[in-house]
Amino acid sequence: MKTVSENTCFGGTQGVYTHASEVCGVDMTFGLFLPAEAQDGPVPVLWYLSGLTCTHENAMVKAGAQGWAAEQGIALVFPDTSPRGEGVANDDAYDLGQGAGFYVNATQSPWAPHFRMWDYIATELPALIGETFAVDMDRQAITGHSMGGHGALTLAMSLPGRFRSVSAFSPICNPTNSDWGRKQFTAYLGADEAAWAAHDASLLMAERGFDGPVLVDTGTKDQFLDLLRPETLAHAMTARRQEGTFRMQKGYDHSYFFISTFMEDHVTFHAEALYAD
Ligand SMILES: N[C@@H](CCC(=O)N[C@@H](CS)C(=O)NCC(=O)O)C(=O)O
Repeated sequence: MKTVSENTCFGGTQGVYTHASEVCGVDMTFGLFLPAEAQDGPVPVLWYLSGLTCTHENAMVKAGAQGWAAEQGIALVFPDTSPRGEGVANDDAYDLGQGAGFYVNATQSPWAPHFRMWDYIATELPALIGETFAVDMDRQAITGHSMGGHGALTLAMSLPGRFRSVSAFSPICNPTNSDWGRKQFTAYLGADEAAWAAHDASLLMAERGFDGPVLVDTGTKDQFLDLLRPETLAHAMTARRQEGTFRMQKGYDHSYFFISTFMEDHVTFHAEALYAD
């Protein structure tokens, strides 16, 4: 692992690191915020999965999460959204290929060799972070935005016991019925829609739900509402009587101005779960 940068931030350290990813077959970059408390021992950790076109950097510099995480003594991980670089497949569209990994393991050509973001986030990166930094891997929570909200929700519901709480900002809620989903799942997973269901938050919510609290915020003026389909997740949560809060926030759009406005709520929500018992 190589340190790209480390900056003091809210009394802790905002780092950026690269490492050779075996899973993705390329070097991957991630951001990690460690609060001051990490100098004395392992701290709980909140994962933040980003959306389309993002690198590890967008949320790290625009979400305003570090101050709230420092108040709560919580670490933040900002992974990249896909493998990158020469020799890695790509597409001219912003919503496929590099910057658009959709948190799945691709099985189809030309994506399969490198696009393994599910295994990267579920297995490889947590192992690396757990063995390298003062982070308590028994106290993990996860959040994300848009494509990253989809990733956070699907990972949380598919890995019972891993995360104590899950939240999302303007998540893609029903990708199997959206152009933010159908196109990418066809490319990465193939035409057989049976393979897609494991990556649809609304279907997973209907089938199994989440064993812990859920918080979802979406703006009423989000320019991508028809692609996000928030109503499908709200319906699935209600139908199974899932513990959680689903909010449509008046006037907000899809941007980081929206995310940073509600970041305090989300970090506080996760802190409650991470420090319970
Ligand atoms: N580029 C796309 C939109 C992509 C987009 O809104 N990406 C969101 C996540 S889905 C984002 O976080 N963009 C980066 C940023 O705002 O920093 C378009 O213009 O339609």
